[in-house]
Amino acid sequence: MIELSDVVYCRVGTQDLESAEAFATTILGLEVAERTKGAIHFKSDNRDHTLCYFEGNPEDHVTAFELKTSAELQAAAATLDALGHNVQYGSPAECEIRHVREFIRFNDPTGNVIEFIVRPSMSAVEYHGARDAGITGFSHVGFYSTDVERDEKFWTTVCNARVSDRIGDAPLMRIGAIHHTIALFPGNKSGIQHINHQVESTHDIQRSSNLLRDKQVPITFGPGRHPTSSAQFLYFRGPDGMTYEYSTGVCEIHDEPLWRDRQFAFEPKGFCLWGASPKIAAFSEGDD
Ligand SMILES: CC(C)c1ccc(C(=O)O)c(O)c1O
Ligand SMILES: [Fe+2]
Repeated sequence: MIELSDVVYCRVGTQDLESAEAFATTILGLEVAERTKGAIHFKSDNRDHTLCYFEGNPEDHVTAFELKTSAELQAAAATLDALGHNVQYGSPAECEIRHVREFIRFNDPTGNVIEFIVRPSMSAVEYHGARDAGITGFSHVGFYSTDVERDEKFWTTVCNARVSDRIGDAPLMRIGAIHHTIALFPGNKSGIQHINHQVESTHDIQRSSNLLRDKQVPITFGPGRHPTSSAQFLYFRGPDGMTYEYSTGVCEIHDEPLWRDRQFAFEPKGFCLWGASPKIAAFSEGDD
């Protein structure tokens, strides 16, 4: 079993790095951690970085998860290799760019590009967002899945993810106590469906809702409250159609192994306790 300890960063391609930087800083509220040729790294918490926009195809998305030791990384590589995943080791130059000691890259069964990394750098400097969005950190990622049952099996039997809840057949999976770190959404492609940052309070959700509306950033869902994690949320559209989510108050699950995953309806009431309807194709067919 491959033990993932946390999600670490997303890397997202863009053909317009300048606009991506403007969005990440002035709208989303991240801080520039580092600018290199053709890429910008952003901080959202005490880690070196949790998001990177790089010059490239906007459909190129990478998500990294941390493993505890180099020995676990070697064992994970062997397991994935035996299962037929094409595993590549990151070169020293690629490790340096990512600020990690070592990593492997492979595709999940849908084709999502995944990196397993060890020893990500922490930042010696506290995060100060370019605007006060109240961000406390990068928290979870939603992946498109061409077969959610198959991919749930991958994340829960090859890796240590556990299903906390399902909305329709879409699982919300935890790798620690936080209700979910990985969500899967039925779709006919691979890629990141949404990137979540936690914010401090309701106050931040409401303030951002007004700010985004004033700046004409499309709000695609919320403010609302998830019946699943009980978090209050706000979804909005970023560069190249990427969905970003702020949420606050996500519950934790501490009664392992007694917790039983719950079933919620794949319809607006399964997504929001307050009656908001998503304008996001992955959550409501053809509405985006
Ligand atoms: C709307 C998506 C499917 C979703 C649903 C529930 C939660 C949660 O319980 O926090 C999410 O974070 C989501 O992104
Ligand atoms: Fe989410």
